[in-house]
Amino acid sequence: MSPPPLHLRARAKVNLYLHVVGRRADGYHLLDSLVVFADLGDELRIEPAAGISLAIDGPFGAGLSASDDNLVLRAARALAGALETKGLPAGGAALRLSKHLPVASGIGGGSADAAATLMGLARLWRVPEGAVDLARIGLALGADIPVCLAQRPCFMGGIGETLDPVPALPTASLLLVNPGVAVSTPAVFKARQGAFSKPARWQEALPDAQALARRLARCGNDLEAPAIALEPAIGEALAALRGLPGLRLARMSGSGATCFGLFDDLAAARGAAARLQAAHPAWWVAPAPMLNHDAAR
Ligand SMILES: C[C@@](CO)(OP(=O)(O)O)[C@H](O)COP(=O)(O)OP(=O)(O)OC[C@H]1O[C@@H](n2ccc(N)nc2=O)[C@H](O)[C@@H]1O
Ligand SMILES: Nc1ncnc2c1ncn2[C@@H]1O[C@H](COP(=O)(O)OP(=O)(O)O)[C@@H](O)[C@H]1O
Repeated sequence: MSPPPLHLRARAKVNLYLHVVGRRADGYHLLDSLVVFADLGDELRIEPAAGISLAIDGPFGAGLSASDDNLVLRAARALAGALETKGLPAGGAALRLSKHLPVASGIGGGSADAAATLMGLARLWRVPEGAVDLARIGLALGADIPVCLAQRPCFMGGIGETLDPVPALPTASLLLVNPGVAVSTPAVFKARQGAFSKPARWQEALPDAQALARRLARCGNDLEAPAIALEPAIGEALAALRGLPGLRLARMSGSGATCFGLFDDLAAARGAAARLQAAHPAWWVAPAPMLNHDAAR
């Protein structure tokens, strides 16, 4: 009898701050970022099958094709290839991605999908613990994939491969807002101007959302200004967030265009979401708890 399908959630990644601290010889940028996950995301269903296949549905599914460049298929094939070189068996899998996160939007939906694929297939194919390095396979596909494999708050360094623990974070909620525009990550990095920033990580535990917001106000997202210059709608989303009751902090995530508001709790984020959605019916507006712990557990 074949095993039951696996269901994995590929959660949205949020860069609470993002400093660009240098650039490597190959053009990739060195980052210092606090990454957390929102408790919402894409859904991935994996079933045993003879070959590897992908089907896509969900509210943002139409914006994505199930072709060879899809990160789900690239991750599946990269894992199969890594197993093959070690003489380990890789099976097939029928993958179904329900796309709930806007594509190319600074919340790492594609990276989270790839990470979920690697974790799910390692389980389905019974890959022995430690036989392959999933983070290394992931990093070759995208700088955000190692942190999406970790699924816990991390101070992220290097180009995304260095993950350090974060002192206790408070209970808080996020309101994610995308004004319906996509910006290209390489174009935003290219548009960044000026000196590199210093790392901004801290060592103290933060008791509540207000303390977190105060701490975050001392850093920023170095990609926000270049992204707004490329796509002014991001500035409109930030201005709209800043007018909402209960907001502690508003900022862009990653290379945009998704922005987030930080709130004390889910009720406050939901109340703000209702007002924002009424004022901007075409925007993607999604309230969710901020996971301040390891989501993989
Ligand atoms: C900016 C961040 C912050 O978390 O988030 P997103 O905006 O993608 O969500 C990530 O570093 C993005 O990670 P990811 O989207 O996986 O990037 P990749 O596919 O590896 O790289 C896309 C392109 O972005 C630029 N890039 C990416 C990462 C990095 N540290 N330096 C870079 O300069 C490079 O031009 C690269 O060719
Ligand atoms: N399964 C996938 N989901 C989202 N994007 C994908 C996927 N596969 C490939 N991509 C491509 O990867 C790029 C990055 O997408 P995504 O991770 O959603 O955004 P970001 O890196 O801005 O957070 C997009 O250009 C998109 O076309």
